[in-house]
Amino acid sequence: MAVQIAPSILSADFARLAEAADAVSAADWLHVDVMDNHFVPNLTIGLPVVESLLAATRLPIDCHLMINDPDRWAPAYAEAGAKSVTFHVEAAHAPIRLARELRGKGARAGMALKPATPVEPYEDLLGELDMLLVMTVEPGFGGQKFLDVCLPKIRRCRELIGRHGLDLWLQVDGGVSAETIERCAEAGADVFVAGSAVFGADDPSRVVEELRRMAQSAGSA
Ligand SMILES: O=C(CO)[C@@H](O)[C@H](O)COP(=O)(O)O
Repeated sequence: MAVQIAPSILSADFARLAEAADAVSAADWLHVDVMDNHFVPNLTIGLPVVESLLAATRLPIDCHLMINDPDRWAPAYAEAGAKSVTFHVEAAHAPIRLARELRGKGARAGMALKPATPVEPYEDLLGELDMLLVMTVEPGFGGQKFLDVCLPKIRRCRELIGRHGLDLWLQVDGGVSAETIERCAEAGADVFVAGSAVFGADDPSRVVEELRRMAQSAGSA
């Protein structure tokens, strides 16, 4: 399993985002949480900041859109150069059309599931996607406690991906840390978003490497 680590800048200093990106240059992705204060009860950043970040870092940007009406707003993130754009299925009007549009604009298409959203109704859509994101906290805020109740869903997603022979990354996001990453990897996740565990540390790069090592050994066990 190829493990990838995506530090979430939600836990970084928003006045120093370029420095935050530099501090995690050992990561595979820079995860950017876009929140609209409607789909989730928090407001973060939007396209202009993502455009500035794209110019300020060599890391590929993984945009997690926690917004209403992603059908309307998500394609612009792909056009701007985000290499991965993830929308929430609970908010999308036409997820297949949206995934195709994102791919058509050169981005990887991701689809996110809130903790209480099952994957089974979307089994037939999986072939349209490049990444499935299983939220392991309620979306909206960093620093929340990991929800163990989501582990069986990670396993089910991995089973479905295998059953259909798909080349689909399985991302987990929320409360991922040295205490929880091994359980996520054992359940089948291969892309790990971590915010407070990385940016709350004195040496974010060291934490990135440590999380990668832990996930690699747990995922291959
Ligand atoms: O999408 C979200 C929150 O909604 C996440 O990306 C958080 O930013 C992860 O932060 P930690 O739980 O790792 O502190």
